[in-house]
Amino acid sequence: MDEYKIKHIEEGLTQIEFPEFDKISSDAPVFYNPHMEMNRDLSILAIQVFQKQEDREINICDLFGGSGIRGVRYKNEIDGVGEVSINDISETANQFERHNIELNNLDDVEVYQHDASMFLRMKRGEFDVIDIDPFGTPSPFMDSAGYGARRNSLLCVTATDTSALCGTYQEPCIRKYNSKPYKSEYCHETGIRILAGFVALTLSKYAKYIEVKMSHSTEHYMRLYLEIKKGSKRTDESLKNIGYISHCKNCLHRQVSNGLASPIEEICPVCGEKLVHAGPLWIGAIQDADFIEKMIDETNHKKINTEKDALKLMNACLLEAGAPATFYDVHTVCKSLKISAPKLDLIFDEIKNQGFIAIKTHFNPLGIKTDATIKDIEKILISLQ
Ligand SMILES: C[S@@+](CC[C@H](N)C(=O)[O-])C[C@H]1O[C@@H](n2cnc3c(N)ncnc32)[C@H](O)[C@@H]1O
Ligand SMILES: [Zn+2]
Repeated sequence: MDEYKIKHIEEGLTQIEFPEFDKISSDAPVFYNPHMEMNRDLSILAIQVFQKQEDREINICDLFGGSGIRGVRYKNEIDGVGEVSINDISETANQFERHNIELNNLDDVEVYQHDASMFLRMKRGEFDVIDIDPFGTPSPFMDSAGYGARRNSLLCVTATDTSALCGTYQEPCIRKYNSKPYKSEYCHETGIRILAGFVALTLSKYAKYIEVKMSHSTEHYMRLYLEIKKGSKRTDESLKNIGYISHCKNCLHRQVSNGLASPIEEICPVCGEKLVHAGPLWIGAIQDADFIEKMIDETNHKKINTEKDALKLMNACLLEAGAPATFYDVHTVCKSLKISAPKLDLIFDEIKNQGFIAIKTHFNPLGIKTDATIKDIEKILISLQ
């Protein structure tokens, strides 16, 4: 460790040290990304809510430790945590993980050096919380997570390969998530749904199913908080949440269909053009109001440096709970109508005046989640000119 110039940072109540680097990259001797602080802060809130809900001591696995910042913060800042296991394939990362455990005077935090999948298989059923925060895609580790996750546990999953999930190119998404993406104005939501669908389908072979507690797409990453339950009947039932989103490039109509192999309409019912399909993906709930409300409440008991942004995001996700899948982007619809965009507040008011739901979305500041059809939205936008 002496060969490195050391950088010292503080997140929440925790001190962390790692080798200084010029550029955030997987080439750094030990990886640390300051832009992920809110991700770590939200994880602390989510795991604390889960711990209180379970009302027992929980064991946590930080599967891709890096500097150990997650595992160390989880032990240091979450109540009711028993043992924390920090794993990383890199020996240098392990050295700094041990150093950071000591720096924060923590007991019951163990460091391991294994491939992530091997580790989950060796430690099957031992963790109440598994945090998967890899470089890029979590896809290669998901099968072992399905094998290793215990009943009534929390699975936290980060994906930074957003261009694959959003469908910038189709092949990487098909290859990694066995799902066809579609690049639309709501592709970040489709991406979250592809990721959740992939986890659900992967876990189903172990008769495990997911409940999505919170999900978000922020900057360069997507993050899911999933409760894992077990039971073959319930898993079969839960797979009814797998389906497709079909989109019309011509008129912007979109529709959701459920079932893996059910027939999907090929022709747009609004304009008669051919529909494009994204999926299989998760068409069930992607936010849980009760869980998110508790996360928001938990901010009163934690020291969270990113509190302002975290609260803004959690409140936006809270509003989205129960909202329809996908959203209209005001600028995209106005562009297709060749009109200028009315004020956003006026549009929301008018949609609600007409008896429809109108909900903002964290995915896009100009997005409207609504049960109104594209034709209803167009009429409203034209009436506001
Ligand atoms: C994105 S970093 C983790 C960042 C950390 N969780 C944080 O919040 O700062 C990914 C880490 O995974 C480790 N890693 C890469 N491949 C691995 C594998 N197959 N098994 C276990 N660890 C791996 C890398 O050494 C790196 O430290
Ligand atoms: Zn159409």
